[in-house]
Amino acid sequence: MCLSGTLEEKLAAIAAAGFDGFELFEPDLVTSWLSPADVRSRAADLGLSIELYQPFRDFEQVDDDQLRANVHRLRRKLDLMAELGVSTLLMCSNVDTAVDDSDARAVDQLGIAAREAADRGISIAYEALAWGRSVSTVDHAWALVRQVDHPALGVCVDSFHILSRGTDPAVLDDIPGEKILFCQLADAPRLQLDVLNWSRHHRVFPGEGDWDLADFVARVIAIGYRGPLSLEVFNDTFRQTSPERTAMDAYRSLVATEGAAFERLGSTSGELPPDRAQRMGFIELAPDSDGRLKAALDALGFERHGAHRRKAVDLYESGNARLIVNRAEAGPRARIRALGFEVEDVAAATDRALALGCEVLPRDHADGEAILNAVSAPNGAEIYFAPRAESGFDWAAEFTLTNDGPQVFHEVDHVVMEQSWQRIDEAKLFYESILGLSVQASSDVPGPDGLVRSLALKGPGGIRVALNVRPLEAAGRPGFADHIALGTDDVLRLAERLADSGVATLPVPDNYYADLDARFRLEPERLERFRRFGILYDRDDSGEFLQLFTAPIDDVVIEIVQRDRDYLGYGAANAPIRLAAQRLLASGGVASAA
Ligand SMILES: O=C(O)c1ccc(O)c(O)c1
Ligand SMILES: [Mg+2]
Repeated sequence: MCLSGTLEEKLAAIAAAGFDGFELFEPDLVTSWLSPADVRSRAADLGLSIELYQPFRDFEQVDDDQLRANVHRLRRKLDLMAELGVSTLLMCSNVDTAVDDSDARAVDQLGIAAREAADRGISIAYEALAWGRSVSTVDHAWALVRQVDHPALGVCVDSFHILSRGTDPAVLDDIPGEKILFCQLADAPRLQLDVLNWSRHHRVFPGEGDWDLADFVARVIAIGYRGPLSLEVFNDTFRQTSPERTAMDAYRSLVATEGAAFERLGSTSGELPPDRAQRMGFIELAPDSDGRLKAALDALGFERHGAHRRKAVDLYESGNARLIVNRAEAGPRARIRALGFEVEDVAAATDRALALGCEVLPRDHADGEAILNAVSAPNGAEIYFAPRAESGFDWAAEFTLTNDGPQVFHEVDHVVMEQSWQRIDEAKLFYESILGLSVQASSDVPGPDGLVRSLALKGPGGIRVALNVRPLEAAGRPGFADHIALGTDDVLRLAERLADSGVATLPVPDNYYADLDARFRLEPERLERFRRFGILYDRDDSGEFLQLFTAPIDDVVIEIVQRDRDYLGYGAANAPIRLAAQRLLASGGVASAA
């Protein structure tokens, strides 16, 4: 149920992503024209084992009439499982037909089920659904299983049902590993929602939500569980998007989680540890070739620049900020084309990305040039692993710099890229698992076309990447842009330079400055200078923040930021102003009430 498609399509996607096996979800079989024997051979042909059949519902704690019907239903399903060659059945705790809460009745009836299953060489994994009528916790399920004391009956542990109830996963320490017959993993965002709807619509793959699934897996392994780790993710988006893509996302999640769990257990048999990206090595743009970007970069003081010895790309440098302008691959929608992340070890970072299901993109490389590898981010941007500039393998040496001017910027402060709503969970996992970034903040920015969800990620070396999800109705509408934020000590001076050289900046309404004055009581002269140049301002206990945006150059905005003291944010309060201004420019409006 993690995937969209028919049973055949799901199996193909699961196999292509690299999984060993799958849980067969009854509705997928019932709606399929494949016979059980067909499913069995199809799975075998794809190299997949059917690890579990599920769900078997509402068996226990019922009255005698219902029990007779349930035993009949169970026998049929056990026969079916024999045809399929599946040896574990998932039994969910009763959510519907239980007539009382008595453990005695549950133990009695689970014993009947265990003996029926054992007769056919099948085991039952009993799972407490968080919304179960009387059995809703894993410790309760385990207490019943222990009393039944039958080798064909154990528990299924599902991280969702345990963590959604706020239960300390340490409860697992009381269950012997061999009595856990199956382990299902799901992460979820923290929501204030009833558990059933939370579970059926909002699960995500481990690493994409708010829980610590690596800890959960480490615990399950520590108590001796050696069965499959299976992803059971009910999610409205995954159920309607490409199954191949979702399966790859799922595979990455499982490998990353397993690797992190092994790390916690002090074992090196997991995946390579993340090569945490240290610094933004470069940003590559492929603008339309009308020279506007070059004019803006010149005005901004990127006076140190030059061409690549062999390729149609230019490098613009200022301090640690390096921009590459690709003259060969200009496109109509010229967004951020590539980001280069400096890593300790390019080969190790590449191996890890490969293990996590990425493909290394083909790249034009000549002898004697630095080795960089690239993979594709969920929004299509190319993500390069680059050697550190100090490493002696600096790719920038391949450029012939023709100018050596003053250094206005110290670094790339952050980048903001657009991300489709369908892939925002995948994107979070991508940046966390491949580059070692972690979520700093998530917010909703009100804009003229709806709320823009913004997810800010941060790396240990100070790299900041924010992803903006464009509102649905705004799809295909102009007024959105990626942005590149450059850090400087003096926004005002740059504002003057931009104004002198005629580079357009984003218009800012006067109402904004009246509001700033009300909120911050700025010195009138300072406020007036902000207003004159369209500078945005924010302040909190840790410091001050000044921002200035160019008008979009193709689909990229250059932002100039000045952080004073320890201000850590991105001027979130100013983001609606930027959205409104971009919309105004995109619709050809002029920034005046007259
Ligand atoms: O939502 C459900 O009904 C359901 C079914 C089977 C499971 O393993 C589960 O965790 C939930
Ligand atoms: Mg489950």
